[in-house]
Amino acid sequence: MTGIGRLRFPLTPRDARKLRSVARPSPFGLREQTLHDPTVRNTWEIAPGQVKIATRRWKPALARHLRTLQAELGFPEGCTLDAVFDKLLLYEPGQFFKPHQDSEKSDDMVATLVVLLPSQYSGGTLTVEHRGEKKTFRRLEGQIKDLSLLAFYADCTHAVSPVKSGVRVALTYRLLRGARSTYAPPPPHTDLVDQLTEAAREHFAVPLLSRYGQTEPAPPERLVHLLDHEYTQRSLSWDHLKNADALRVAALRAVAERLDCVCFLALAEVHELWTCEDDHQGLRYGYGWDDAEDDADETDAYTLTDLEETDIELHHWLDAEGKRLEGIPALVGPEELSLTRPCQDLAPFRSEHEGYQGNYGNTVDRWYHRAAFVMWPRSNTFALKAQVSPEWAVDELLALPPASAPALTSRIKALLPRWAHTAGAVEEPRFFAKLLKLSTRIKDPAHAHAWLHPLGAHRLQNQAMRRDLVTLVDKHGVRWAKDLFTEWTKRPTWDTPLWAPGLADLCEALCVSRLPSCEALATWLLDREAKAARERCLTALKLQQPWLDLDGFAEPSTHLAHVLAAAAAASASGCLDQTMTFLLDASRRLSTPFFLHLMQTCFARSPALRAHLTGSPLHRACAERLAAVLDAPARAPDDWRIVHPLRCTCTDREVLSRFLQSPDQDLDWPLNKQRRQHLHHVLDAAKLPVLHTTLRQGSPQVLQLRKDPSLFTRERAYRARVKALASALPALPAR
Ligand SMILES: O=C(O)CCC(=O)C(=O)O
Ligand SMILES: [Fe+2]
Repeated sequence: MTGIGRLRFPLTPRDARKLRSVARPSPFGLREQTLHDPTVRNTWEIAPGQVKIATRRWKPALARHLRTLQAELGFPEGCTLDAVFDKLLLYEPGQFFKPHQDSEKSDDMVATLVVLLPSQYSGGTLTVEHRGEKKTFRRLEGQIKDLSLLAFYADCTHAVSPVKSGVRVALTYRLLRGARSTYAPPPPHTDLVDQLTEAAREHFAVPLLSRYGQTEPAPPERLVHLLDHEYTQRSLSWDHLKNADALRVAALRAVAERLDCVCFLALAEVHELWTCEDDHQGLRYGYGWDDAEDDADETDAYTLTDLEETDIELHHWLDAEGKRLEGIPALVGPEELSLTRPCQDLAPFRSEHEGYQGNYGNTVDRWYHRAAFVMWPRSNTFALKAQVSPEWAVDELLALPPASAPALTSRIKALLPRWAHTAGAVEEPRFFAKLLKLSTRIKDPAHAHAWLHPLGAHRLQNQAMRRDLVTLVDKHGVRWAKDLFTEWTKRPTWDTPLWAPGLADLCEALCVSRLPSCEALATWLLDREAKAARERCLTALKLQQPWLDLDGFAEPSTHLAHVLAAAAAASASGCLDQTMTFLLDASRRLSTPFFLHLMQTCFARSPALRAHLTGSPLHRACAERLAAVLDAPARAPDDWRIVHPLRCTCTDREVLSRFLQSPDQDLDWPLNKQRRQHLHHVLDAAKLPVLHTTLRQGSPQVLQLRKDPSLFTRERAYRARVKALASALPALPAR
């Protein structure tokens, strides 16, 4: 030993002290970092360069032991192990090493070897966890002169409990797959491959309806098998799979070959959410030293109860040649998953325990690094990539030569089960133009319908798209088109844009084609939308109309204008007449601002509609309304009267109306809470220039109404707008 000379064993307390004088406190390797944390690791360490071992005798002895270890660890014949000396560790009383995994410093590292040198000590037991099983290796009384060798797989969690007396001295070695290893897993048994093939065939054949965003039952696209051991980006490769993983993957690769599947290795990031019960005494999860009086373990103690949620993400894909692959969906669905070793048996790399949270109970989040063998029928690659990039998929399909219709059909069919979700997530308008273009090449009407489903009527935004639509209607007929538009106009979410603005252009394109099916569709669309717009107007009429607010009912009036414009574009005189009649009929009930807004929008909507409306009875009605506003004398500066119809039917309406129409500016009105609230609501809805507050005094409290001077400014602004509107309207032709 550099600095102190030769050591004899069993180690004497004097030599132990000397050893300690040349040692340094151990750092602790946590994945990529090296930390000094005496609460995790508290030992003395001596670097390999300072230690010289009597190689002549030790080398053959170690080689013999390595052969035994190789067999015991389950490495097959032909797979030799090399031991690389790592360090010498010295544990004095109280020193320990908390549960950890050794960082795999090279891809070839398969296990750790601990050689315990002869010395007297108690405590310091080594606990190793593998596949949910824990083994404790204790120093026995008579072992003072023994050399003990302990080896465990590199991904095992292990720990050393505090030494109680004496000193514990250990040499640690990294066990590597030997450079001369000729090991290749034996060819898998035919019976096994037969059985697995059947299971995989069934997996890829049975349609399920279980996936997010899926609209029709389809078999899982992939089979994802989680491996037993843990791997890092560096250590994951086809040639370096550990033990059982190597055998299993060899069998699965044989299956993949038989079923014409492609196969991959990938890293799997697993997150689990468990409910748990906190342990207050007794039962504990996690590591506790076997000796009860030793309480060095301060981790949370809990018992897992139910697995509530699992999400698995795959990344770092390697194809069968070991090349990187991208563009495959990362999330693994439960229907794709297979595993032999549950995560519970592994050590999570991160875990978060939420103690008692009132109603929520206790939960633990756990994250694991795992790896997976993934396979899928070669023909599924397209559908899988399309899930990540539907834009790419549509471009690929458009690039197919027109002669390859069967290829197009089969690829489109593969995309359909999830298409509504996949394509529905795209925003880009150009994507939808391509989608529509491609649909003209689809023969089957049902496929074409499902393919176009995500588009939505509001996206028919340019001439080329409308022309494609004409082609489709001609090909599949009006019935098909009506079904499509019924779906397209459903507005899946509240923020889906309205499609009525595009109706006029669409009707025009349909009618210009002169195809009977297209004309029939235009008529149907128009009548349907006209009805919807009328209903919307009737609904608005039932509501309290705002005072002198030209934009108060902009939505229903704009909708009606779109419909009238579409009817004009399609020269649909029936629809035009019907809508005009409806409006004239309703005009008595429409407040002047509403009516004027409607006319303004209609005249501005399109030249064709303007031409239709000029001189119409509607135009005359509008001119009368304008004149009525403009001819009325301006409000006198002390005139506080407000005339405005109130929609409500409550008993207080009378009093309120009387106050509004009176020259009075104020009203203090004791009212119970319910009636006060109702009146607040009525005044707000009517947008009246009246301040309304509650004086929190007396019983009942007092509703205070105060007419506001904005009465005068708002009225002036309104008259100015009406004036501008009058000059923008075409002159009424002389009768
Ligand atoms: O001292 C031991 O037995 C184990 C040491 C160890 O786990 C390590 O060095 O990583
Ligand atoms: Fe270790």
